[in-house]
Amino acid sequence: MATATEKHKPPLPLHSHRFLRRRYFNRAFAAIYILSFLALLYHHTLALSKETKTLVSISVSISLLIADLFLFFMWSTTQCFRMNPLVRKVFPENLEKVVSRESFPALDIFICTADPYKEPPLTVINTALSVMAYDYPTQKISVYVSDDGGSQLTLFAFLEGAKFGRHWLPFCRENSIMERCPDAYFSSNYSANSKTQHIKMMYEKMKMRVESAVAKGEIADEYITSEQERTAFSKWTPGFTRQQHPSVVQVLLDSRQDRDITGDSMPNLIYLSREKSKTSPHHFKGGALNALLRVSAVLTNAPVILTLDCDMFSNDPHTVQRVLCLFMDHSVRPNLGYIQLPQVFNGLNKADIYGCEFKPLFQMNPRGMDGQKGPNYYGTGCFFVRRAFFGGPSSSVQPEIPELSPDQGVKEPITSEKILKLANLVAGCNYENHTNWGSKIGFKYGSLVEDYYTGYRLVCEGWQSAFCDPERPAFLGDIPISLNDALSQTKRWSVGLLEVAFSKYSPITFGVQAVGFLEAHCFGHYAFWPVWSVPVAIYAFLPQLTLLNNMPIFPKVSDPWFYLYAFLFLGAYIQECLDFILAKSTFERWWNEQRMWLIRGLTSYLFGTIEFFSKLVGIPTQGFNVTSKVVDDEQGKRYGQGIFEFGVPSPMFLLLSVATIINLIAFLGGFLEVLRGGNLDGLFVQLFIAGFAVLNSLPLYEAMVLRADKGKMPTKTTIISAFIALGLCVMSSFMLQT
Ligand SMILES: O=c1ccn([C@@H]2O[C@H](COP(=O)(O)OP(=O)(O)O[C@H]3O[C@H](CO)[C@@H](O)[C@H](O)[C@H]3O)[C@@H](O)[C@H]2O)c(=O)[nH]1
Ligand SMILES: [Mn+2]
Repeated sequence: MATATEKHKPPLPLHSHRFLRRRYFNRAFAAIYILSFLALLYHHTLALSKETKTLVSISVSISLLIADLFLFFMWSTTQCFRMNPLVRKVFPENLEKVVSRESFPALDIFICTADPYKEPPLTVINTALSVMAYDYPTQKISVYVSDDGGSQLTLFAFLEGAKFGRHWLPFCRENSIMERCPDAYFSSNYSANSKTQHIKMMYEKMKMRVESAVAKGEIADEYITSEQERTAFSKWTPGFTRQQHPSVVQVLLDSRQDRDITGDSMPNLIYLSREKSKTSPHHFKGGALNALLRVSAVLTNAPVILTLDCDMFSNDPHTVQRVLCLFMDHSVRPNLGYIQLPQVFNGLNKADIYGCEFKPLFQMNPRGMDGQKGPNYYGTGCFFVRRAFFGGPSSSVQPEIPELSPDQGVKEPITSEKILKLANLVAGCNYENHTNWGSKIGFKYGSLVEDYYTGYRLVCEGWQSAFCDPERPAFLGDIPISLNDALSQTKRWSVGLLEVAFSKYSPITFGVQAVGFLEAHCFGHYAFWPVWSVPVAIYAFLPQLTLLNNMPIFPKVSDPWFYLYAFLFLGAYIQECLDFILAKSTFERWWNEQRMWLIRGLTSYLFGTIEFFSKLVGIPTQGFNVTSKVVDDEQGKRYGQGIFEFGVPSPMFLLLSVATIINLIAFLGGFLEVLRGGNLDGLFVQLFIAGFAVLNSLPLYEAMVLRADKGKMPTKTTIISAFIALGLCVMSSFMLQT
């Protein structure tokens, strides 16, 4: 019984937060840096107004000015993340003392997959099982998988997974397993007893069946055991292709009827492959998510939604409770629309050679945005309030049919014919015509990075977000393990980001008014991410070609202006590095991250920018190129050893090789010149830049000349780039030596 004093005790806390003290240092440093940059601008104007004006010297000065303006713009946007970094702590142990388990909200979980050959169905089912096994009332969980690959193989994997789940869920519960993704559990140090051996054997059997079906490309008749399963596959008639097929909505588990082997109810599990037609745009993942929003509204209409990529499995069964601590505590945010958890990756090599951890992007910057209006949405590992997809907090937009409205309860069981008919209808490829879907309702269309764009627009509409970063990663995902894959991914992002940067919702115009200066410039940092390519490209060629021709373009070491350059370079670099190490990373990973930044500058950012402009003038482009999650053994081994993987010819590699060769020639040429008593004082900065690039390029030289494995630089690329590099050197000597 509660005594009078207990009654007046403050309620148990669910959440606390604090700002990082480092923000005061960051602000002071930013002020000094801005003043230094203004001094640099003054120096640039001096250079431009010098008396001996030749066309060459003017072009050089202007190029350097442009490069530095871009660098400064991007630097200043990164400062917006540093002004108010916020860290939150949640207390899930208090949750059930404040809210009873019975009143936890229902949860709809969306998992997207798009290609059974790039995204193995076994991976997808592992992800699904990991969240079906959440330590959460099972009747409240509904897992929806959207299959844009329209593949029987994926459906088959889910039928198998549903059967295995009846054993797996009680097994996890009874043994309080933390790794509820079967594949992760069986690759961990689990205690091998007869019970675990038994369940492992079942898993292996399922794995074999799924993998052999994928290898054959079809489902053997013996694997189809019931009439219900046969009807599930009956939609795959001969004309059924990935690009052209009717919608498939298949309820694989119904929590009202299906029980696990101990008699507890299973969560709902629904397979969806929305209708596709070659003549209707499908808007890639954004379109898939909107179809999921509608189908789930019809079937379960849970107030909370979790979106996941097919490779992002749950690594902690209590994640929903953590997130509820934020949703339930109204002091967190007045209009909390979504809670993002960081993307953390499995299988990174120690040095993270491709910078795929994206520590600043996924772990550091969101804290900075959480100190403003909240982080952006990263496409996976994000919990939404369903209502957020239907207009701003104070200006709701009603969907075209009442059944889809977030405040509508579902009255019929998910297997009822009427409901399934409606579900098929709303999954139709022409359903969205003349509706608000993609513009005012649901995930927003218009950018290849539907995640970034949707999050940004939600914040503009007045929703706020929060970042939840638990000690134990809530989800773990796969990373690309070849350089080409890593660069193609960031190239796609670049195209999508520029689509936002140059839209009428651009963060630096529309955004500043809607969300305020700092938050808008955080979003702006991403929108303009690809423009890093401008300064990187200029600094990759100009100092080097002028160095080769003995033409100083920076202040002499003996000139006081030299110290300004040194400060601006070291200041930015050292701050990044310190931030990285303070975020529990290593110097080595930071080094590789900065190398990848340079590499992306000449490849994905640049080619993404070109693709964006091609698209703008109507040249057809690639669209959403799904990242492969398949690991080739040999490739995987090389990745594990930290060896760069080139292997395939690519125009991106060609330009990269040209730049590295020119830097080597310039560095060696400049070095010899200095040995011969040349102008070290005047050429030092250029020599330093070329030397820095050479140091960064060591793995490239190795891949061009020393390696013989399949992942080396294609010989053709090496030869062609050497010729181009030489050509550029010769050309520059005609142009510069006047
Ligand atoms: O037409 C499509 C294309 C992709 N996907 C799914 O989208 C997800 C992400 O695709 P992936 O190839 O892994 O892209 P990444 O670049 O690794 O993904 C990041 O960037 C995407 C935006 O470009 C976001 O959607 C992702 O959530 C984010 O993790 C995967 O589950 C795909 O199955 C679809 O459902 N339909
Ligand atoms: Mn991915």
